[in-house]
Amino acid sequence: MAVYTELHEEDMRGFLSLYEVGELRSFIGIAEGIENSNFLVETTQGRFILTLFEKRMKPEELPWFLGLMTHLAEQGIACPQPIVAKDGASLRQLAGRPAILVSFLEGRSLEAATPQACEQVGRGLAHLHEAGRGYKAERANALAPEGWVELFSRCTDGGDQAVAALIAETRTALSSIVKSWPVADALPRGQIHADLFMDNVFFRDGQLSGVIDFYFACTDFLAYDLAICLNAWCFEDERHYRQDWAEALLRGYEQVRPLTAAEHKMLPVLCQGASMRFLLTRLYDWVHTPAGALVTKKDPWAYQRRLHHFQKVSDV
Ligand SMILES: Nc1ncnc2c1ncn2[C@@H]1O[C@H](COP(=O)(O)OP(=O)(O)O)[C@@H](O)[C@H]1O
Ligand SMILES: N[C@@H](CCOP(=O)(O)O)C(=O)O
Repeated sequence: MAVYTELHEEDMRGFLSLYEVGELRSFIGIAEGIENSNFLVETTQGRFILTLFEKRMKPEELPWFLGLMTHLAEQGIACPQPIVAKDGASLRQLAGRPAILVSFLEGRSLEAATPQACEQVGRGLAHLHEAGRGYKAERANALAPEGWVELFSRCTDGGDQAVAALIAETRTALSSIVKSWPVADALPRGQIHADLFMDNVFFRDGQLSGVIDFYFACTDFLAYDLAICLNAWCFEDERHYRQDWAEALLRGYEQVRPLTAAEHKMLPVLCQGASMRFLLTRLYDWVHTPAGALVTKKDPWAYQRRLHHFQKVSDV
């Protein structure tokens, strides 16, 4: 569930009257997602998504995200395009929160990966990286090694033995990954999505039809984004690494942007870093989300298992 803020019809009508999007027909809160409140809005001109940004987002960073999505959409990437209101602004306030209206993307996310889907995701990711080249403003990755260390320092076991064991092992692994992490200019950098999980990619008639949820996007190693996808897409049943899916993902990516030798060499470390990043945010939420909260906590051990896999390999 993720509708943290309720909206009344008159609020919605008032908000939509600022845009040239027709008259409200209906709106409904969207249960999926965990960060912000999203509403599917239907007007006489079509469907839109209204997002209210909740507390995790820093309002001063929103223009960077909106600028990136606008830029990518202009470059032909199927991503939500912020709708500009009559006064020329796309970012406004609604119900006391920053709010935007974006274009609706057709399609649905998959229940399970396939090699064909992985190849398309790889290709789509490389297109996104290429399209991002023209967007020059940078946003540092808050969930890079420095951020991981800081996040880890705030994870406590609360007397739970399983969590204590996870924390102990993570401490050692984190220190090793941080030591091996490439320096800033070692690999090609650019705008990355940084959360291209299955729920953020839509397919329609077997074809990738859209990419959503750019609110972890940032400027970092391009190959790190690929490492995130290898983690998110290439473990069957959350457990078994599928080499054939990984090969398909890499093949799709390299059809558009071949990796450099340095990127190939660093992929295992980048994959360990990606496992660590999701292990840590999940662990943090695991220990800090109050019992009875409406959000479903995601399993950090699923990323410990992925980390174990990438610690053992010399090539992905
Ligand atoms: N532009 C869009 N087009 C169609 N559906 C969307 C769009 N943006 C969001 N959604 C729907 O809203 C859900 C939650 O969006 P998401 O961006 O993942 O939220 P959160 O940032 O809170 O995790 C998605 O799973 C999808 O169903
Ligand atoms: N992909 C992350 C969680 C982020 O959730 P999203 O709904 O914003 O995609 C994870 O799986 O840990």
